[in-house]
Amino acid sequence: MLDNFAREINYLRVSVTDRCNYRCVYCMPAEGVPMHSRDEILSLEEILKVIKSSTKLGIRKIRLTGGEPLVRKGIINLVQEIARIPQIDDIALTTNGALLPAYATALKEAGLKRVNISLDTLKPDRFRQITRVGRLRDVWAGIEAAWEEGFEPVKINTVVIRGFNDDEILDFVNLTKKLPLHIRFIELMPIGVSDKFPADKFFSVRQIKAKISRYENLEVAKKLAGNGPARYYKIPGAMGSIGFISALSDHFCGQCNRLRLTSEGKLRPCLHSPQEVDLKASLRLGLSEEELAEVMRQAVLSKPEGHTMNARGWGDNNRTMSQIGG
Ligand SMILES: Nc1nc2c(ncn2[C@@H]2O[C@H](COP(=O)(O)OP(=O)(O)OP(=O)(O)O)[C@@H](O)[C@H]2O)c(=O)[nH]1
Ligand SMILES: C[S@@+](CC[C@H](N)C(=O)[O-])C[C@H]1O[C@@H](n2cnc3c(N)ncnc32)[C@H](O)[C@@H]1O
Ligand code: SF4
Ligand code: SF4
Repeated sequence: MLDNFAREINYLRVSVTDRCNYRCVYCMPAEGVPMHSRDEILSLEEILKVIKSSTKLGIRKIRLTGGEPLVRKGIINLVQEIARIPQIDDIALTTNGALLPAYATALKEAGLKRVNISLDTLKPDRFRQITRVGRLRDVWAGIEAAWEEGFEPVKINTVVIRGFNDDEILDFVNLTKKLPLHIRFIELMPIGVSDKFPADKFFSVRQIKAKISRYENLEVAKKLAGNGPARYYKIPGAMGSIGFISALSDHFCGQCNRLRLTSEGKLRPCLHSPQEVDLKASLRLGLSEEELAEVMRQAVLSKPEGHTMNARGWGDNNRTMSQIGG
């Protein structure tokens, strides 16, 4: 359906859990975030009912995220059930990759189409620093598992933070020459813990491009499967491509196509706006799919025109990215 700004809303991002096996420094505090109890988060059946209802509004693409979606029990079953919904034509996962070696085959068999894997550094020590607990080799094994299962394209999400990994931009770019990897450089957003970061940690897409173009020519690449916010380029002759997600410096709110469902059942029309609609309450009152769709329709009509992160930071939000489903 169209929202009030004539944007076609067809993409639902579902946070299946607020839990995570990592503690990335820009996403979560060291001690993690207080976890919701089992009853507070939506059951898999409830998530499925919301997704089925959303197809009545025109949702065609589902992305499972979190927290870390692969730590949610029953995730394979959920993928299988979503893949059976005829109106859904794209089902994808955003993951830190560590559990992909264990789950890639089952995910493929269940009907998952694509995976986006987060990786901010190619250095093992740094990887431990940024994730606080992770091992780089586990994520590489996850990337290899995704290739082996034939997931295509395999996209990498790399948040660039000044003084932390901006010296690795060219190393990431070089990876795309010989590997079918699609590296997306993401601007750090002032969300949750990163709202408290000093302003000079921000590294803009313009600065990333300037760094790359000192050494490489970039040509516009054809659009990859998926309809997220990245704009893609490539080095002539390279196997992979390079995408840029300029969430702050050149935001893409004018083309926004998405809604979010948090793990505890709040429908969030915009990543940045604290406004949420309590679908869990509606679900537990026993609303039908049609009635739920009507509640969701009203939420779409209340979707803001765009974010105001530059001016307001994270404002009065009290959530971390892991809770919203980044
Ligand atoms: N500002 C803003 N940033 C977003 C939004 N959705 C995703 N992002 C950013 O884009 C990054 C990549 O998102 P992914 O989960 O990989 O999904 P995607 O890029 O939509 O996926 P594709 O379907 O593969 O294009 C996230 O980590 C966020 O940093 C959004 O609605 N608003
Ligand atoms: C919140 S994670 C959830 C899925 C999974 N755990 C993962 O790391 O891919 C989704 C994405 O959000 C990104 N992210 C988290 N905090 C962010 C921030 N403050 N600014 C920009 N991207 C952020 C992460 O790098 C990751 O690519
Ligand atoms: S970015 Fe993903 S892996 Fe890292 S702490 Fe957040 S949810 Fe976990
Ligand atoms: S910040 Fe809000 S309006 Fe902008 S792209 Fe993200 S969800 Fe859409």
